[in-house]
Amino acid sequence: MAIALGPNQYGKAETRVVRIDRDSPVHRITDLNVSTSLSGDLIDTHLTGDNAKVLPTDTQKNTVYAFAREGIGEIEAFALRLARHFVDTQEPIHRARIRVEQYAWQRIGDAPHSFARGEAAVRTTTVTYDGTNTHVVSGVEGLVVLNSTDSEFWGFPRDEYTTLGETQDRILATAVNAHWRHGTHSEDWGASYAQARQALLDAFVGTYSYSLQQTLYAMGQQVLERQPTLAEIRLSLPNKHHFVMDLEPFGLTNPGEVFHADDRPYGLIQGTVQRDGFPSAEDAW
Ligand SMILES: O=c1[nH]c(=O)c2[nH]c(=O)[nH]c2[nH]1
Repeated sequence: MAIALGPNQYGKAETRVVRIDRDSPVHRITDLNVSTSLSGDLIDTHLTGDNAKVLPTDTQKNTVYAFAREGIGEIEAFALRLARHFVDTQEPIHRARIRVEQYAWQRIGDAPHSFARGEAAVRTTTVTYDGTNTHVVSGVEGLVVLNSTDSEFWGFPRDEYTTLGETQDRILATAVNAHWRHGTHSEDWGASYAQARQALLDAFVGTYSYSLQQTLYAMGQQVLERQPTLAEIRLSLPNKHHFVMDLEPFGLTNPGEVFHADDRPYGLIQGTVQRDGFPSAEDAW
């Protein structure tokens, strides 16, 4: 039976780069975690250890810092520059995938150069370029939201292992992980991100929910409806269960006021919402 090298890629994971824009006394901060991943004609290094075609991961890391020196801007634009650089300057490299996470900082009041870490949610992008095709995926991870009512869950099948009670009023909480694929490669990336994030939140607020699955679809639909240039969105929603505590042993009632927030196990609800007419692009992810 023949044995052969299968799909492979390599790069520098999690290069942490912080840039301060200090062209005015009011500084701006960009805080990123950048991962590069290259693939192409790399059989020699795997089979014989000949590294003639292997741009070192150390060089890839240095490139991230050197490009940051020229300015970062929106993470999608930064990732596009990096992806094009690696493929267009290294003949053996046929595809680059650049993933960027951006951590939020907020100015403290009007202070010109003082910042506090912002919301825990992380803005992300994954850009893939193969010399011809470009894919841009933007996203948000860890956007924690909670509705304290307007959520029910009932009507599900029961078998000999089912103990879950039906409920007409529960807490619905999740950490939104959502990634959406752009149909174009030049957008106002910042405005697009803000609009998508707001659409996710508006749909979460505005949906009277009979299941987290229903809320997932509503969120995806809202994002695509507001931005016609988006092709699809993939959502992964952990169901952050909140169980009503039984206070009867203490002679107390509990009309949906005191909950136990359970961290595991958790339901994990995942799904894609897509727009007809855009070709699918598994490479983008
Ligand atoms: O919104 C929900 N969807 C489920 O599929 C599910 N399963 C479960 O036990 N609780 C819930 N809640």
